[in-house]
Amino acid sequence: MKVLVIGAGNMGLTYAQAMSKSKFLKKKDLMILDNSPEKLLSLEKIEHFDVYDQLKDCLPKADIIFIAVKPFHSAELFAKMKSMVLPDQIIISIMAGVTIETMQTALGITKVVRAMPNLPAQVGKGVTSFTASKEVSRLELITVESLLNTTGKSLKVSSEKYIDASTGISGSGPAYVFYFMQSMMEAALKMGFSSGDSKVLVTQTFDGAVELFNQSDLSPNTWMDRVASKGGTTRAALDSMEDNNVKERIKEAAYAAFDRAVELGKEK
Ligand SMILES: NC(=O)C1=CN([C@@H]2O[C@H](COP(=O)(O)OP(=O)(O)OC[C@H]3O[C@@H](n4cnc5c(N)ncnc54)[C@H](OP(=O)(O)O)[C@@H]3O)[C@@H](O)[C@H]2O)C=CC1
Ligand SMILES: O=C(O)[C@@H]1CCC=N1
Repeated sequence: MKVLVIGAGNMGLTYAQAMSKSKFLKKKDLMILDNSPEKLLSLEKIEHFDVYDQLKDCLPKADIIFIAVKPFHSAELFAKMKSMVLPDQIIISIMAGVTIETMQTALGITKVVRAMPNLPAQVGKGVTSFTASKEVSRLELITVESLLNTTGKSLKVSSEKYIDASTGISGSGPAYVFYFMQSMMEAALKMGFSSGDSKVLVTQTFDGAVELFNQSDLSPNTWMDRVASKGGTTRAALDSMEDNNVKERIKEAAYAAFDRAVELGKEK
């Protein structure tokens, strides 16, 4: 089985590296294509995959084509691919918003998987939701799932609505966590800690809280109660967040990403 990754950016390169090191692909079964000369130069130094700058040299050889370019580059890419794609090739797209129907129409093929990963894939801790057109067989979907799992966990969802929804939760989600971390680090700096000490205090707090959560069956609400003593400091902080409707604002933010994913799918 040969896999071609198109777009060697944050996500494409992450997936290419994870797949090439997995037991599913033999060395050199992975091809990667990008159009930036600097990126191609740095890719040449990685020996796990063959590097290309021309679609015609790699696309016909691929069984699975993994598309990881920005959504606004998709139309131009599809136009170049259309005359070269073969009916049995499987497309896996991680592009936010771009629908299965759009890809089927633009490429003139039927087997399309839409997936939404996230950046922790870079450290093997990603989560990728995915769904497929009906033409992708069960066996093919098992292969796809194995490839997606090389970067962490995957979640098969029943329709594309949930791909857009998971974009608002897990796809964009790491940025919400970083926003929270940045805010806490800024507060620590303001209180007089050095940036190094702020980083230790905040990262260890996140790490420890997630570990506690993962090792129990308790809800976040229950854990909040365990931290907060009656009339104590945590309650003062949580009350301040509640007074400012922070929870509602976070939900609104997740919906803004969800809505934007749907919107991206309608843009030409
Ligand atoms: N970053 C994230 O956290 C996540 C991103 N995604 C999705 O992943 C996709 C990629 O995002 P990301 O990796 O951040 O983007 P990047 O910009 O880092 O990577 C995209 C790469 O594709 C290259 N490219 C553009 N057009 C072509 C083409 N026609 N042929 C070959 N290569 C091309 C770009 O080159 P150049 O720079 O020269 O344009 C760039 O190197 C997006 O669609 C995004 O929606 C999904 C989940 C999470
Ligand atoms: O911001 C974006 O559009 C992409 C999709 C999810 C994460 N990054």
